Amino acid sequence: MRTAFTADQIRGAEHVLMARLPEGTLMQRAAAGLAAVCADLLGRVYGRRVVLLVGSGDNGGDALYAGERLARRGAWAGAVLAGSKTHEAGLAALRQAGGRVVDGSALDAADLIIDGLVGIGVAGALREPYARLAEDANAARAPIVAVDVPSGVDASSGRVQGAAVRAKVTVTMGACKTGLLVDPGASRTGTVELVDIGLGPYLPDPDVTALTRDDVAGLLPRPGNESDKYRRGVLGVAAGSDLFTGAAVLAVGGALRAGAGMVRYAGPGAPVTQVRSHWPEAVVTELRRPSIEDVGRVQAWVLGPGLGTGDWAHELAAEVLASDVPVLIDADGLTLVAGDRGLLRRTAPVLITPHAGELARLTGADRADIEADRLAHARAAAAELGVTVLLKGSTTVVAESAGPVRVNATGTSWLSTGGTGDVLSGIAGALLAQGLSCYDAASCGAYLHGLAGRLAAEGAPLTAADVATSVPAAIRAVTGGHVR
Ligand SMILES: NC(=O)C1=CN([C@@H]2O[C@H](COP(=O)(O)OP(=O)(O)OC[C@H]3O[C@@H](n4cnc5c(N)ncnc54)[C@H](OP(=O)(O)O)[C@@H]3O)[C@@H](O)[C@H]2O)[C@@H](O)CC1
Ligand SMILES: Nc1ncnc2c1ncn2[C@@H]1O[C@H](COP(=O)(O)OP(=O)(O)O)[C@@H](O)[C@H]1O
Ligand SMILES: [K+]
Repeated sequence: MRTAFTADQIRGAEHVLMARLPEGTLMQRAAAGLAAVCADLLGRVYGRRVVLLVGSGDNGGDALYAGERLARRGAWAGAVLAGSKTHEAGLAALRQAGGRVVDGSALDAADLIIDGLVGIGVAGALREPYARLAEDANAARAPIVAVDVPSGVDASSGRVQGAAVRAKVTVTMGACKTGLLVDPGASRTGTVELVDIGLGPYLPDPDVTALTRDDVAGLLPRPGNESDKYRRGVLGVAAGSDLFTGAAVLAVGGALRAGAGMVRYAGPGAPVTQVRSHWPEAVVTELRRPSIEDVGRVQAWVLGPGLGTGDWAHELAAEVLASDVPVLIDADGLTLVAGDRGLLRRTAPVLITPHAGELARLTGADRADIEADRLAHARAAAAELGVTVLLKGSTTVVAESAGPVRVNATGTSWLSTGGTGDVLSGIAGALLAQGLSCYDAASCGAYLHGLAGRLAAEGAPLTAADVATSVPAAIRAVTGGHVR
């Protein structure tokens, strides 16, 4: 499990650790790790030009001491001092090793730029001259190594207000920061390298986690000798309408590929014909009225993709939500719930899978605000609605009212095409039906969906149906594909 922490959590742990060590020890550990990554990136250090962007805090101190180490190995090291004050001991050390103070024009001829403008101590958008230096560094040809956090990215949320460094590598100290795992910040970090400064034993429970391949392999249900289609888990899918038939086909496809023992599809005539012809494996009930009475027993429901938002859909949603099994609500199901919150009054678990626009409709928050601070909005919605929230987008986040938020970044931007969300609801629904909690079904579902998207795309456009087809390959990639 990958873990990440807020700036306050890191500060708290550093405070305890620092009290046990001689002054300056942590910064030297940080600088040593940072210099090692820079040296690796440069290949040959001797004679290379390294420009340090130095802010007024300890982030700048890290950069200066790393510059000192590189200068001692023969690099030309020039520090651009951006702040009203500078880490004096770090600057003296740099000078003593042959480094110097330069102005921003040195960025043009740099072989490597170290971004030590601000780290976890930043407050709000970058001020001048920091903002201009961040933009000049981005425009320079040299790769940027960010110290701790790319300057301009909020370490605790991933929020970016105004200018921000776009790093090739981010060398983060002691523990990963939340903002490095969540967009828009995550898209600024490049590769994240962790430097161990001894913080581990002092860290609290993480703010955010991300499942690894092994975690997902451990959570995914596998059939055993005693399994049969009912025991493996039956998923009901209430989706599609005479106007939108594709959503039903895609949700059922995702579910069938993700290991449901059986999928029961329930809907009106047109999608019934489509689902039957695409998926002979599904057990299909044509609904003449909005009722699930004749559908048969299921262990979980997917409700909403392509369902429509009229009275018929509302009645069907009310029936599904009146059942005593977990329900995943997506797409039109979310619109129905936005118009009638009372539908959520139930005791069995609910997982909602909105994109930012759908969450905005549900909570009244502004879509742009949700996209800027995905974690806070997903958490707030989970608490307000009493449900598990899977917020879709370039970083998918899964939040409950308490405990760490799980983030997933296995996806690819090729997934931003119509219908891929329907496939995700089928995958996560199948995992719910197989007995996973909403939290695990959502986070494993997002992991598999993202990976299936990558496998389907291979650098070229994909269709939603391709994503469903690639789910077994994604599961094989995760579990090692043991034949049993
Ligand atoms: N603690 C430890 O044990 C260890 C810490 N380590 C390192 O220290 C870093 C944290 O250092 P920190 O606390 O000094 O804060 P930091 O990120 O340098 O920024 C604060 C300065 O930025 C400025 N500033 C703020 N907002 C701004 C804005 N919007 N736009 C422009 N400027 C702004 C503000 O300046 P002022 O307003 O005072 O002029 C303030 O002085 C951490 O990320 C890691 O790299 C490692 O060495 C490992 C051990
Ligand atoms: N830029 C992106 N990077 C990675 N994944 C993305 C990106 N944009 C969208 N996705 C994923 O694609 C899917 C789109 O779902 P959704 O918006 O519901 O589409 P639809 O309603 O057409 O099915 C989600 O799983 C989302 O996380
Ligand atoms: K930085």
